Amino acid sequence: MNIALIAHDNKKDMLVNFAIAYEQIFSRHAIFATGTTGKRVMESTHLKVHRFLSGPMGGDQQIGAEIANNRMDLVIFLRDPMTAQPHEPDIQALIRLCDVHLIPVATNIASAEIMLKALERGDFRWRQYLHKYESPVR
Ligand SMILES: O=C(CO)COP(=O)(O)O
Repeated sequence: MNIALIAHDNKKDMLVNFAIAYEQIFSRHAIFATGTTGKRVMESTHLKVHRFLSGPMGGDQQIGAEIANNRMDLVIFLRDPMTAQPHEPDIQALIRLCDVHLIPVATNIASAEIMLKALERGDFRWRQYLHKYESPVR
């Protein structure tokens, strides 16, 4: 599965700790991230992370494009609900695209943990059927 990891600054430590705690599960999947989040995860784990641009520089939009092209199976986006972000429209657009394309998205650590356990249990297997029938234009 392709998993996107994104965290706002106040949530980055939490996401890094989450990545450390569940490194064994993450290591069996392809990991993508916005720039700074990906850097932090790579510094603290052995995970190989495909990094996009930093969120405010367009990274959220790049991940949104992956979602629109059915190339993301799970999005873990630890948002900071207490701090205004300069790229708020990009954040809303990313989450909206998850809803448009029925991509499971966790926006806090409690739901992220449930999602990962579901992934481990095989609850995301339905995503493979979508990959099977997707358009060859990629
Ligand atoms: O701003 C972000 C998501 O909206 C995250 O971007 P960074 O991982 O580059 O800090």
